[in-house]
Amino acid sequence: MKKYNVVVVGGGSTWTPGLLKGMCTRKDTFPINRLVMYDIDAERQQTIGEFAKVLFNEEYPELDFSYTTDKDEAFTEDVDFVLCQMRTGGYAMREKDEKIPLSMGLIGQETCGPGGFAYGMRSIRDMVELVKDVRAKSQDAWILNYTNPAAIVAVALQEIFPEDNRILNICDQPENLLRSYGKLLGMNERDFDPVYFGLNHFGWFTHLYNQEGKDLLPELRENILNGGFRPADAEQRDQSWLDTYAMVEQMVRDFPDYLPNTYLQYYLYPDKVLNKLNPEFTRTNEVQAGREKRVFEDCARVAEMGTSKESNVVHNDAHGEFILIVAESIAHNKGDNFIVILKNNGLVSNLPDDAMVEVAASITVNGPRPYAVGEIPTFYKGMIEGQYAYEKLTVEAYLEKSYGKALQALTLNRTVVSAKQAREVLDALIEANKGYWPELR
Ligand SMILES: NC(=O)c1ccc[n+]([C@@H]2O[C@H](COP(=O)([O-])OP(=O)(O)OC[C@H]3O[C@@H](n4cnc5c(N)ncnc54)[C@H](O)[C@@H]3O)[C@@H](O)[C@H]2O)c1
Ligand SMILES: O=P(O)(O)OC[C@H]1O[C@H](O[C@H]2[C@H](O)[C@@H](O)[C@@H](O)O[C@@H]2CO)[C@H](O)[C@@H](O)[C@@H]1O
Ligand SMILES: [Mn+2]
Repeated sequence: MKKYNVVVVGGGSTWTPGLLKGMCTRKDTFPINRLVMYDIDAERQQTIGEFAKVLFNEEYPELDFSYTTDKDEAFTEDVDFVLCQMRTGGYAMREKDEKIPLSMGLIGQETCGPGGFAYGMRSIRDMVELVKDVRAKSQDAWILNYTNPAAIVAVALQEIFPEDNRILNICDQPENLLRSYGKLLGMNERDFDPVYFGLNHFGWFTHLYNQEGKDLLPELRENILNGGFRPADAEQRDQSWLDTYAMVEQMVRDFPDYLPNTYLQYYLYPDKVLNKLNPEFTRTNEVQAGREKRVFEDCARVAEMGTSKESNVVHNDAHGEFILIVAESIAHNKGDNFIVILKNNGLVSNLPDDAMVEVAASITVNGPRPYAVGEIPTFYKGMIEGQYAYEKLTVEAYLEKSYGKALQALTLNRTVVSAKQAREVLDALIEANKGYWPELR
């Protein structure tokens, strides 16, 4: 079986240990020849890189592994897959994305509302540079991207590299929802044949067929309405994620047609969610005190002890597993079905062709072959059109360095609405993002 050359961009990510562990688990089905981790933060990456050396020594000794901050070392002509999970500005900037809007009574969240806007304006620059760096050496390498906000990144990359059909933006949240549905129904997530439509972090399941073709969504809806909703991996989730999943019951009660992505809570109930968010201790602070601390402490301990056998660094591995099974489906032309982000082109027939929609697709050696969704009802169409206009204007604001378009984008966002508040939050975010954003005029 062919062995693949893989680069992980954002080697210092909190999700990297889970991804590396997933590579060990899948070495028979997705064998890797050379793995290079690349990051711009040498110190952060070193801790995880040294953990990786111990892990691979024990579980994947044949793997040629290294880590670097030198892009010429990382991106070479023989790379097959670039797995990307970078965070421009790190947690320091994520904290500002959350706290600045919250200080003004607006939703402060990583990928939604003004926080997502700010993060998008930062990510575009680095993601465009990444694609150029990879393509300078290889036209064939697959770029599988997790970098958030994936919705904005996908629109920007489609706009800037329209002919590049080896960039695939993905999100593990639909996969996590499938796992959670599976737990409720006593099924494996792979045994669902899902129908899903929307934008990234802004979509709905319309059907969940089992292997016999029966739609299990009605049963699941009753289950959620009667017993609430929890993530499949509830025992390892922070309270804020449990609260988020619990909101699905409310969404299903109000809008029973379909099963919503958890992120819709920020757009459908901004007032209610706002009341639960603590402007002094946001999700960033929770991650820093939890996942980030645990991962970096545990990786350092593994490197010191020289064994990974006692390590519990990998908690939830949906993130790491999902990107690998997508890569495997491409590598071996398996045609497995996953929910991914791609250009609409009529898939949802009453949405714009150029929208970057999230839908189910068969993933082949030539990339996704999506399944058509058809026409969607007015409520969902209206929601998505507003959000897509926001995404498009965000990318245009970046490319044209336009203050006016940035203001339009934020005004259209359902978590903002007031043009006065949009201007206030935009001005504060411009100040906070100096050096990261283009100068808006
Ligand atoms: N699409 C999804 O569903 C999904 C799921 C989980 C996480 N994510 C995303 O994955 C990324 C990582 O998340 P995290 O919480 O582990 O963040 P993190 O800050 O722990 O890790 C990100 C790493 O990227 C590095 N980095 C920043 N800019 C870079 C650049 N230009 N080139 C290379 N490396 C760079 C940082 O130094 C850091 O080590 C974020 O973008 C996050 O939003 C996406
Ligand atoms: O607040 P964070 O940093 O914990 O998470 C933000 C990300 O949330 C989603 O990712 C899930 C992921 O789907 C799942 O595998 C699991 O491990 O938990 C994550 C949340 O903790 C979302 O899809 C990402 O886009 C976010 O970046
Ligand atoms: Mn996501």
